[in-house]
Amino acid sequence: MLHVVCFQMDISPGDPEANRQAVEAWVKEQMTNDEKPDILVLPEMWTTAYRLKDLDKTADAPKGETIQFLSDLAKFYQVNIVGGSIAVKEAGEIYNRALIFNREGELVYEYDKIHLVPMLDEPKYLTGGRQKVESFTLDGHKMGMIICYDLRFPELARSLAVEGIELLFVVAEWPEARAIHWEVLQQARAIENQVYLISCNRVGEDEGTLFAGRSMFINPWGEVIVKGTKDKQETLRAKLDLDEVVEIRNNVPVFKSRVPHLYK
Ligand SMILES: O=C(O)CCC(=O)C(=O)O
Repeated sequence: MLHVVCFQMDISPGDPEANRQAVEAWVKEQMTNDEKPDILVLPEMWTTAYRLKDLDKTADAPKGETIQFLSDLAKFYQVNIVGGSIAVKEAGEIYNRALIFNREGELVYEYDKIHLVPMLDEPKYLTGGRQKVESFTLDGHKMGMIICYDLRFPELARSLAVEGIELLFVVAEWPEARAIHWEVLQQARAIENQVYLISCNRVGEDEGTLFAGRSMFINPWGEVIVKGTKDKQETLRAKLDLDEVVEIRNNVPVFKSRVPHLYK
């Protein structure tokens, strides 16, 4: 069983220090529980939120404070951290970068959001990722990670599923205005790829945008096993039986039935 916990967070806009303090307190609370989680998950752009005009000042350096902070927490509590994403400024460009740390505090994977969201003006302020997505391994299990708008591109999640991931993380600041897409697309990605899908969205409002919450844990059959509220900061948790992935892939063998050389 893999015990996964997500922080559906109300982010303090443009205030990385306040957000780091909130995350530190939350991590401490989780790790002093009797049942210690295996993986902690944070949302998208959790240090700054979408204060894009300020990112020149608030973005982290590539080996900056937030990266050290997450690595130290992972090592101190010996826990894997799917560190959501943060703004990172590198060679004059700003990226929306996801960060994954193992129990030793090592950065095992980083991913720059490929699809920048026009509805939130991301392409004006950020540079899209240029590296191919890859899977990563935590506690011996293959996993993948996408960021928010990436959810709309099924081929991205599929490429990770073809690599053999058992679990897909989706970190987000998905707005309430398109909440129906958020919910349905997550279930679709879980069903079509036969993976556990763990999403971590923010709640709250910033500069007129209301965010949707409804972070979800979805099993590889497509059932929502845990669902956050639409408007409250809260912690979501579940113990996942990864044998279910194998069982469902045996019962409905879509990966064996694929004929990719006939698709465009
Ligand atoms: O695709 C959407 O509707 C929302 C995407 C988004 O908010 C994001 O990528 O940050």
